[in-house]
Amino acid sequence: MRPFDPRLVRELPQTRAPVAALGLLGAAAGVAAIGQAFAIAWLVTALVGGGSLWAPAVTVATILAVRGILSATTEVTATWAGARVAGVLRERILGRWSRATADDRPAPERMLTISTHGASSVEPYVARYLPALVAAAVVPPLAIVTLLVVDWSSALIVVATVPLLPVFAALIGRHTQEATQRRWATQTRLAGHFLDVMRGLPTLVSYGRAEKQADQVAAVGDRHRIATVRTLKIAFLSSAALELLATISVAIVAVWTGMRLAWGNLDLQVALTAILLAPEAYWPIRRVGQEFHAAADGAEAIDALLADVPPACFAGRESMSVRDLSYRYPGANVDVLQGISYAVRPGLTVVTGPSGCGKTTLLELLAGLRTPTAGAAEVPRTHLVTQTPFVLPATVADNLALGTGASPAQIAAACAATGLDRVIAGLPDGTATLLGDNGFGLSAGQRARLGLTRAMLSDAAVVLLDEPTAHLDPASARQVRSVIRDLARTRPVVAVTHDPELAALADAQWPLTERVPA
Ligand SMILES: Nc1ncnc2c1ncn2[C@@H]1O[C@H](COP(=O)(O)OP(=O)(O)OP(=O)(O)O)[C@@H](O)[C@H]1O
Repeated sequence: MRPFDPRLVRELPQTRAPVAALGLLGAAAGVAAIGQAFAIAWLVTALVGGGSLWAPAVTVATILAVRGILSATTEVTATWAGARVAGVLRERILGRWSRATADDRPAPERMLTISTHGASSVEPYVARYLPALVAAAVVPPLAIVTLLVVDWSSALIVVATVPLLPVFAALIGRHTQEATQRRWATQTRLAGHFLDVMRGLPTLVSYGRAEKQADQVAAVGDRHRIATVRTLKIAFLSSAALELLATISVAIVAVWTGMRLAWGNLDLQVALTAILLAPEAYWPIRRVGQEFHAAADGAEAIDALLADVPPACFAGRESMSVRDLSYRYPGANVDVLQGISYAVRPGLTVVTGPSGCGKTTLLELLAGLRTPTAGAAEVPRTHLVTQTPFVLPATVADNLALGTGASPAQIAAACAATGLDRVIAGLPDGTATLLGDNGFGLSAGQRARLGLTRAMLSDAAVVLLDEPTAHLDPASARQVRSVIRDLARTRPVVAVTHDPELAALADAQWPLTERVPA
């Protein structure tokens, strides 16, 4: 882990102001800490020497107040900066993933870990570690230079011992990095396992295997707990080691100045200033060591969040055609589609072929969700209606407006065309009815109609439909076929189907044949 990842400010301009504000506040706090050492030494000397206490007391009080204000401002700024940077990173990664093709996106469990736990762990990195890092860069050199002017021999002790702290911190840091990476791997495994269990829960319950999964989740959770405790152990040990080293170093300065004071070789005010200044050279580095462990997770997350995810390449053409198009799923040893060439004409085109020949895969390639392994696809902006259209856990109205920005009048017209208006009339609160996760509250056929209505409302140049009449009763299927015909008069529609009646209505056929592995 690098102390500071410059990509953070280079690639995300929104993070520059928060990071600069923290830097300025850190530097100001450092100057105030040095001033405080001088003021306290002055006050104590005045107290011992019987001089006027008024001026030094006011100075100490003023500096303490300034430090208090600076520390409160830093706290507020750091919390704001942490939330801002984490939010910007989360927004950026979600945006990039949604624009990337399915092949270029990380595995779902990794996306889950990065966008939730990962983005949150950037907050302590920015809010606590970065201010500590700025203080460590500003305060120790300032303290040493001041000490050099005040008492050069004490400065020499500090110069000789201060480098031991970063050396120790770096040695311990190497272990921390390994432990953090191990913890991330177990966290991702835990998220992936949990996701799989949640997805398969209905099947597991129906086969009476749900209870068994609880033990498995507990076992994966245990591995994560052990990895976390191991990281914490290293954190506590390293803090203690750095603390000990800094304390011994300050003690050497104190003993040395104390001896010279006793021999009468040193003025009280100089000795006090030296003793008060010495810790200022160590504590910022010690604090970096303490915050490093919380920040290690954040640095790992920043790495993942800034990793290059290539955006999907949409050609932005008016017409749609493919040439010598081939596609092979990652890890598969045969192409699911090979050497396909076709030019889509206006009207309705149906893609037909036996189950498993790659029809859905072809639609995903046309929609730009996958990248061809070979050949070229020229595609305009498309709207894909999958076999299970995505439904937000929100109202029917929200679901219809999703990504289209259509007006209520346009929505009402589209609903009337697809017959969704009758479905809505039967819902308890009409278009204000709340739908559950995954379209809970709608039947498969009703959900298909919702997807089709959304396609009508979209302004995409081509509409892609995957099995639009599956799950529908004969009357509904008849109505949906007529809607698709109407839609195909406004723009090209490519529909994958096993429905002979829909195929009979098509203007063009795009037959696919099954590839038999050699
Ligand atoms: N994510 C995936 N990873 C690996 N192989 C996949 C993946 N999705 C589909 N396949 C395989 O690719 C082949 C084509 O699948 P596809 O879903 O495109 O077929 P299809 O023609 O649409 O089938 P159906 O008519 O039954 O819907 C199948 O053999 C399938 O097992």
